[in-house]
Amino acid sequence: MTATKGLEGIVATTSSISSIIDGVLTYRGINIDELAEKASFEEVVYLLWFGKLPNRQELNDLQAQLDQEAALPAEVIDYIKSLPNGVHSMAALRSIVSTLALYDPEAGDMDQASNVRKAIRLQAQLPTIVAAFARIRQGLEPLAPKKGESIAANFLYMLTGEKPEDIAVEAMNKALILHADHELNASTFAARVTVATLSDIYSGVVSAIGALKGPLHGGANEQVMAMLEEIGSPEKVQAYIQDKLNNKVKIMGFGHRVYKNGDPRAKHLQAMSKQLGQLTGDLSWYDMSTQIEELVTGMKGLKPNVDFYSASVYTTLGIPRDLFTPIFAMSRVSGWTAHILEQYEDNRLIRPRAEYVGPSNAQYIVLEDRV
Ligand SMILES: CC(=O)SCCNC(=O)CCNC(=O)[C@H](O)C(C)(C)COP(=O)(O)OP(=O)(O)OC[C@H]1O[C@@H](n2cnc3c(N)ncnc32)[C@H](O)[C@@H]1OP(=O)(O)O
Ligand SMILES: O=C([O-])CC(=O)C(=O)O
Repeated sequence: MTATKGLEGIVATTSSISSIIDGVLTYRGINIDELAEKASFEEVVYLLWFGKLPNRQELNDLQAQLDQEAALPAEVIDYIKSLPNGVHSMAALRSIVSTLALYDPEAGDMDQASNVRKAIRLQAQLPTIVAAFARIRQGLEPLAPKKGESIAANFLYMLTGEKPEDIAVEAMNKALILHADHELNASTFAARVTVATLSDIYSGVVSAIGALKGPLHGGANEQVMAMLEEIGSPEKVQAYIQDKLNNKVKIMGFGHRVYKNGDPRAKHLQAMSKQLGQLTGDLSWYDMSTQIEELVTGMKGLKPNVDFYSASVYTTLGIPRDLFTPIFAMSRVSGWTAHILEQYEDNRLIRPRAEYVGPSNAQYIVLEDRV
């Protein structure tokens, strides 16, 4: 038995949800470029869960179900209000989703129909949770979700209390589509490992949130913004990046386990970052980002991943940086739940082996004789 560090290149399951082949990302076989330009996030959610694009009636039905489920139980709002000040946003999200399960009478049911209902509930409620968390920590009352609004528009409304501009809704919709699923990424794998023990869907999503939180995965988007803020202005980019790379410090938002010639989602986020910067008259984050890209690609051959330009997009939309990873979760929950449903359909416990490299034939020494 020989271990492969980080399971690189190991094929751990079959899946018909998303594919990355020769650098092209598809959801259920449809190129992400096309979905990003033409679809609503709700259509993509339906596609991931049910394997086909919805017709008008199916989309209306999904919208009605999401509307029905988007509000949070009063006990969960009280729980959010009880969180300590300054708590990490992803730690909060992990705990809130875990708490949510306690108020879902179907939480432990394992039949397919109830799991689909819970997937809808989770998808509908995560944006409400993120917005409620953001408002409550500012001393504001959370806002109830509006019926008939898209997830993108409703989230921005619940966050700010104002009707968002069309361009902001368009950017959020596209960002949600681009983050929705990504084959067997770390958080999706964590979700599948958890539910493969026949644990429940909430446990799978809580595991996934824990995995997404880390800076090598979803947590990188917040770190990208922290870096941009630390650099501060375009003329400081070169010295900062050279120093980091010379000292072997990773530049967040670059590199990818699967894409070696670039992440196909980055160009969409880059274009949005530029467009939003032009509209607001502040291209500084965009300009710094393009400079960083030029340097990191030039010096290391590394390309930006999905997390890199999403940071300047969200900042230009006025979103605080510690909400970037929770927003990622709001989108990726569609993929997590699609994978959980797929795992249940043809389940087998996921239990790999470890190559043992510890001592052998070690002796037990009684406590009194130990040094
Ligand atoms: C949604 C997502 O999860 S996308 C990924 C988000 N994460 C990030 O942006 C964090 C920064 N990037 C990284 O840490 C990595 O590129 C990962 C985690 C994404 C992929 O990791 P792996 O496939 O394990 O590659 P690994 O970390 O082994 O890197 C290979 C080499 O490239 C270097 N490298 C990889 N990414 C970077 C980076 N962002 N900056 C500088 N060097 C890097 C490593 O230091 C390593 O160099 P070495 O061989 O000289 O030691
Ligand atoms: O696939 C991965 O390793 C990371 C990820 O989630 C993504 O890029 O969206």
